[in-house]
Amino acid sequence: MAFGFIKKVFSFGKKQAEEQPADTPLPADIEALKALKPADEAAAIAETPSAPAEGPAPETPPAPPAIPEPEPAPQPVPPEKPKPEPAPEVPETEPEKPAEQPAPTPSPAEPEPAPAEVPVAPQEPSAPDLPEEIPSPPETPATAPTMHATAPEAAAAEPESEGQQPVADAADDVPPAEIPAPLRQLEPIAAEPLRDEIAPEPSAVPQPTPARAAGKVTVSKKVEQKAEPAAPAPQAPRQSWFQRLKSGLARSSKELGDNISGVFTKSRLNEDIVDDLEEVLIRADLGMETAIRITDTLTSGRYGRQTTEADVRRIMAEEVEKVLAPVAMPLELDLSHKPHVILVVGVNGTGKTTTIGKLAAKLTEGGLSVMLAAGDTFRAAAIEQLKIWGERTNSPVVASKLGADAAGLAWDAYEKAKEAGSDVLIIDTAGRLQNRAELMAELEKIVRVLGRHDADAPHTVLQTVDATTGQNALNQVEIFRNVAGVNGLVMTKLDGTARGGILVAIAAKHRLPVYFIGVGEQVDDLEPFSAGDFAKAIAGVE
Ligand SMILES: Nc1nc2c(ncn2[C@@H]2O[C@H](COP(=O)(O)OP(=O)(O)OP(=O)(O)O)[C@@H](O)[C@H]2O)c(=O)[nH]1
Repeated sequence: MAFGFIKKVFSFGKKQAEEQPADTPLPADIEALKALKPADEAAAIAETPSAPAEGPAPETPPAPPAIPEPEPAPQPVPPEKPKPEPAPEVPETEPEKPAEQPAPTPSPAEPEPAPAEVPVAPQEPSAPDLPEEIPSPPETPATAPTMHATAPEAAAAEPESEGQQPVADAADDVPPAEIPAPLRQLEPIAAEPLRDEIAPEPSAVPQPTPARAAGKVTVSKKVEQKAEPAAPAPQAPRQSWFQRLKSGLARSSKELGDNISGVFTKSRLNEDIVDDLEEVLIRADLGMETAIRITDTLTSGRYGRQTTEADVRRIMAEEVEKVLAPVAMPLELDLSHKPHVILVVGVNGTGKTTTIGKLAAKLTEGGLSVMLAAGDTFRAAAIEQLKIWGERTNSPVVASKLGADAAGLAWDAYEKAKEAGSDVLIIDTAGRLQNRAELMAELEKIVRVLGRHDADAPHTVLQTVDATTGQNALNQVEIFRNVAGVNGLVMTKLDGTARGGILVAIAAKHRLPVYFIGVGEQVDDLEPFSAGDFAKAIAGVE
């Protein structure tokens, strides 16, 4: 027992073996996430002129909304009133509400760059009872009270926006409900990008509209189910993480199996077969070294004998496990450093932010205080995404403006974490391709700056590697390791159509610890890496 300097080490090793059928992580307002995401995406795009030039974000850019051009408006309402009929349903309230104003999308908090609104295509260009009505061009008289949600306060503050006219005219001339406000929010593009960004929790996933039951429907704007909605289908129990890993690796494993069977048709083991097998293993991304290990083991004492596909799979599982076992380590945090700094790096979209959220959940559940830093100052969506993870995990988030200097943010975040007495500071970084020299230099700077606070910081540099990537992942690790001093890996997306062989090649070449694997988008889909499980899954043996 030493006095004075006590080095506390926390390990996050294997969890209990059993799996919960359903994930009920920390409560989260996923719906809020969904609502946020696309707007932020859009904002990011609209507002990034000064952001550091970088490779395209992995997300699909929001589809450019089709803006109804100020074309010859067939029915532009003139100031005179050749009015054939009174507008039947115009409520009289707030007749002077000015027309649309370019409402900034409400920014959630923080000194975020006000997300610029994105003009969006009117939802339903034609109104049911005014066939020739056309989405109002800028000169169209102002929107009427029943219109889409223009921010009323903002409107009051700015009564005379350009291109607007007093509503009095409009109320006379145009049934207001037919004028699509040009500043509709962009809900139509909400769902997809968000799903890519943040894992919805199971309960929050909006269910598809149930098929119409046989009961009554209401027909107004659209047909709506009257009552007795069909009971929601019971949710299928969630697969265990190992099942997800196995099905993620099923493609690799099947391809391997098929190819191995192809090699071992009838003949007994001979040199040609061994060469072919080696090629099959290399094509599965396992790497030359491991392929040779496997074939060497397979051939020892077996030449001239019948060998089955099952033999090959078994030997493969054994050899892969031998390669992976030394790198399957639990993450250890040295809490004599307060905060212990974890810097998370990697190529765009490899799962950095998601992994940070999952990791923060593990740490906070384990009683550690965690602070998060939104060092991906390039994408507004990434900042928001991290804030949401912060809420979910009760971890304060240090963030700055879009386009701010990431190293400066890291510096500030360290100070804040120190002040707050946080055990762990996890810093997100912008995704970058390893061949973008200027961005890699920025990463280097973040590391340098942290080192001025604490010579050993960042204490852990985690790189996320996307398991669906092939050989390029080897190169990614090589470069991030050199630039940022990566000292541990997390392989993400092993639940997808993963090409897990590359992890074996990375382990053989770099011998970096693999702390966790990502097997889903939800908060507890981060599993300690087990060499044996992985080897069995990829070799397709039980
Ligand atoms: N299926 C699956 N999806 C994952 C996993 N980890 C992350 N994702 C998804 O991958 C996408 C990208 O994840 P992010 O965490 O935003 O990746 P990032 O590296 O922070 O992205 P950038 O900020 O653009 O560099 C999101 O849709 C995540 O939900 C995983 O283990 N499994």
